[in-house]
Amino acid sequence: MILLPSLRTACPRCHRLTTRLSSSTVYLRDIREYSTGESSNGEIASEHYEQDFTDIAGELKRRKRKADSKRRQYGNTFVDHILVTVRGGKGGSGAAALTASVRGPSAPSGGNGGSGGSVYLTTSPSLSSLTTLKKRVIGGQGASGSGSFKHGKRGEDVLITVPVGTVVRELKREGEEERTLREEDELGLNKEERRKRKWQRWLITHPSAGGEVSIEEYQDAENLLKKEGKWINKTPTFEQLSPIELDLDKPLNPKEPILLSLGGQGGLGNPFFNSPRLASKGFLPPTQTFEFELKLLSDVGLVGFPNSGKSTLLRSLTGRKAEIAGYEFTTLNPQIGVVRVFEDGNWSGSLGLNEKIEESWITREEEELARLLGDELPQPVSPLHQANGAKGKVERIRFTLSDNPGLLPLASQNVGLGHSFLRSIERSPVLIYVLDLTKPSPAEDLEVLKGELEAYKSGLSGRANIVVLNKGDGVNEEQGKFKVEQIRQRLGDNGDVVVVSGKYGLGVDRLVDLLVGRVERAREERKLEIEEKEKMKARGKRGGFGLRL
Ligand SMILES: Nc1nc2c(ncn2[C@@H]2O[C@H](COP(=O)(O)OP(=O)(O)OP(=O)(O)O)[C@@H](O)[C@H]2O)c(=O)[nH]1
Ligand SMILES: [Mg+2]
Repeated sequence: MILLPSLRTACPRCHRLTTRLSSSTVYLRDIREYSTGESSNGEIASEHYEQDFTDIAGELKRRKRKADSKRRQYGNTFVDHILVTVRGGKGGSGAAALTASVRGPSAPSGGNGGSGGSVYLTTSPSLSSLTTLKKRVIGGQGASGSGSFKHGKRGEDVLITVPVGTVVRELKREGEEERTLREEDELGLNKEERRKRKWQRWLITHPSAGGEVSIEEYQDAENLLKKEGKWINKTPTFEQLSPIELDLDKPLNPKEPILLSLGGQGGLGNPFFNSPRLASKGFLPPTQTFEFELKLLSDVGLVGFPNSGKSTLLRSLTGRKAEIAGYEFTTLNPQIGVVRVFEDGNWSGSLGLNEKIEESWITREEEELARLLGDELPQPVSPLHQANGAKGKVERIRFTLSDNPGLLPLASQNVGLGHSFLRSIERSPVLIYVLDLTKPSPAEDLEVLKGELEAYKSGLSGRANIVVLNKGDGVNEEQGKFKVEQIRQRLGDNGDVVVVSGKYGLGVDRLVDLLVGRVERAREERKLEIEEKEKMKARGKRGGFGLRL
């Protein structure tokens, strides 16, 4: 079965053999056409295939190798949980410079250090993984001040971009001061030594300044810094300043990112201390450890075994170019597409006549081959958004649909892409099972999927009450009816069964109708839930409830 699309790929003309869909299976018809060498337009001679067949076999092997290596290479790239160390940039030091004067003694002229860059957080709708996140994010360091009152440049701000649906928790915060104090405790230093070390940490002396800086001078400088609020003794701990906890369940305004770590203040030049030889160092902000956890958000989540056609369905429904191929775990990252439904019943992903969803690598190979053979390029599948001339229509509802990596038995125990997958579907209020109708027993597959969802989180399987039987074009009527009946019996009144062919866009109209109903209901329930919570909060504030009890 898998061979066939590849054979068609190898000959760019062959794929046009399958133009119309009848009730019999497409695969069977293709195979017949292939084996007899007949075609609807009679253009292709059987010789042509035979000639190329050995190459095709080689080609298939090559592709399998490529696919395997892709899986090995990218198998773990979907990141939905990561610990990141964040620190604002260190402030630049102030300068202890002197300007020679003809009339009197040299005057202090050191510029201030630039402040360090801060680390901000924002969301991006185009991201669906935390893969791009670095484990260590440090704001740019401020430049030091220099002579002739030249102030140092400010350090660059750094922006961390995460997908919508990311939960951020601050786990640890430690400032340099705490670290040194701890070290000093361990070293058992006396008071005098500690005082000296403290000043050395905070202040710098002009290299040419003769003699030791006196204790009084240091003390005056410390007092001055304290007076200006520039002496930060300790980093506020979790107790003093509660840890950052964010649930980015809505996109953030790109112009208003969230501050995670403020850059350090720049040091002050010697004019501030009115001293020829003392300036202050820039502040080193505390180091924070954040946990980032991604829980993707979409109205509808597709749940199914690998290869059941989830990505094809996503493309068919939303037009999003998800990767599709005839092997398992093609999709390694969850992907989100948008379905726009219009007042006239049409929706944005509707396929045009005679259109079908191509496997992405096949499309690519076809183009490559056609180019090599000097042929006309095959017509690309027209952008689905335009297929039905969505322009000028009144939109009724818009919802998001997420395609997820395939679920395997034991996923709830983190096998396959296990928890990554389950974490991302957890938040979709509507879940649909996608089953492959060409498989021997879709009804049993459904039970396994349900079991896995339930094992991961009790009650989750109940959220999925639409069963999509995909690849309806791949079975004959008798088999199809039998399998559908089996599923209907198991499901009883607890859901709807829809037979579709994602690839050919058949039956998806009914699916969209059902989804619209479910999404509207889920949104209504959510609204009521929020209203109820608000009411409870208001009651709590007035004290009515609590006091009477
Ligand atoms: N005949 C037929 N083939 C289909 C249909 N839908 C998908 N396919 C084929 O099934 C294979 C798998 O499709 P995908 O959409 O990549 O499946 P998936 O569930 O996303 O797979 P994973 O990403 O591995 O979990 C591809 O070869 C598709 O062309 C369909 O309706 N009919
Ligand atoms: Mg997929």
